[in-house]
Amino acid sequence: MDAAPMAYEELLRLMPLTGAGDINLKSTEQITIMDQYSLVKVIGKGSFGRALLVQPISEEQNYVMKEIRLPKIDSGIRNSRREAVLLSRMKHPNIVAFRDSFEDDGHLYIVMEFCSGGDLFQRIQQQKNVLFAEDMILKWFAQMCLGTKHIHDKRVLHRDLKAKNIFLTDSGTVKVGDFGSACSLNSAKAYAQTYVGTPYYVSPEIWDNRPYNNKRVTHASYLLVTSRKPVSTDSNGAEYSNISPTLSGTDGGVNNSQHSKAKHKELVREQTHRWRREEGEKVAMFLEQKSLVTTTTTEGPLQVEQSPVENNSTDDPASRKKWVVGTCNTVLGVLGNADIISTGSMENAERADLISEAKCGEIQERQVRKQWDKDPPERLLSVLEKAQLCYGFETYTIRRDEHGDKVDGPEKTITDYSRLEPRSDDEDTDFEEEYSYDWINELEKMVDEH
Ligand SMILES: Nc1ncnc2c1ncn2[C@@H]1O[C@H](COP(=O)(O)OP(=O)(O)OP(=O)(O)O)[C@@H](O)[C@H]1O
Repeated sequence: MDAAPMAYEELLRLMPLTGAGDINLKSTEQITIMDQYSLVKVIGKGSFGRALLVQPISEEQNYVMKEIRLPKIDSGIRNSRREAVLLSRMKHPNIVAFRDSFEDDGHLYIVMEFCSGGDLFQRIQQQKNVLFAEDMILKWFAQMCLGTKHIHDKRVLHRDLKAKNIFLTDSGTVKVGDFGSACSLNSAKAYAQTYVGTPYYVSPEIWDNRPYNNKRVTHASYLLVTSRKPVSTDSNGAEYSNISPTLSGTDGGVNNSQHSKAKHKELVREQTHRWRREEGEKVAMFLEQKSLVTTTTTEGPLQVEQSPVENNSTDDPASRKKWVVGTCNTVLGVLGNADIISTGSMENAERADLISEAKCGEIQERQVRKQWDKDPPERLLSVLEKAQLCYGFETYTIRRDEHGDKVDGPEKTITDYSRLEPRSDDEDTDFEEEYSYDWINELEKMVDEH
């Protein structure tokens, strides 16, 4: 049954492009950017158009306006509009907030929150291979999970969770963005059937043409922790490169003094030493939500197999045994055993010293330290201690299919009627109050719910 596209059509018909600011393009109206927004600057170019920094007339705040060329064919137009529709359904402090969307002169415009810290990919590049502080990684990772959970709760699959699509605000909050590849599911148990995404971040199962789960937030996290891309596209995509986070290009140029270079090397040496193979495996299991199994006993690359939980047809007792041995049930258990959250490799002051020399990391580090003064890592750690891996992340099973961009599911079609209800101005703008957002509290609630 081709139920999901119908649901999507229905959604579009009922709500062609309704934005928080209620600027709807009616056929007789001509809305130009300059009627409503003034252009501050062009901040980038994507494959489908430009990203503009704009300011609404009579407002001080800046927003990003994505200008997307609408294709000529109907299905292409529908796909472009999907980004606006799905983004508009999200409302969470860890997701880039939708403001408005409209069409004009063959273009679709999506107006959204401006994340002045840029994207995580840029941020990682600015580090020039200097590892992030572990507490910062932990904080970002937890926020990515919260944002992703919200997306899944809304029965949406992002399908392109990668560092370039994770944004940072000037207060250091992480926001999932770019819903250009997202799709909507009919029900919590629905199956999507088409692969879209970015090759490096594709789950190994997709490369293998096997059923797969959407866990790509974990791939972005891998990059965050190791500064390396998770999957080699030149190895048929079936293997992960060794997860041991040895850094490459250690004399990256951020630290100009001999002193800081030596410190940097010392840090890298320590990290390399600490990340023994078995520790890497545990982290790999965590990052892949237990869908990684190592089959090699040598130092070679990790072989990836399907999770035994879902792999009923090829149930291999040997690999099942590997799962049982050493498997931790709590997030903290896995992280703790993996030694990834230890901050013992350098004195805090030394690390702060090192990072403060990396120009671009300076502000972030200060902010994180400030944040931890208020919310000591212990609180987060105690939340993670309670968090069961199997409950912490609800996932959807996705099947790959050659036959088009469809989603399907065993339950009857559900339209997100909540999206059609009128919303108050307060609701539409409360993402601006992110400073008061207690994300650890949110995480605690999530864990307690289960
Ligand atoms: N909400 C945002 N806040 C801050 N910067 C943003 C925001 N959205 C996009 N950008 C930046 O604008 C630039 C263009 O983004 P866009 O999403 O249009 O394309 P892309 O991600 O570079 O490529 P692709 O078309 O493959 O997605 C990127 O540098 C991105 O970091």
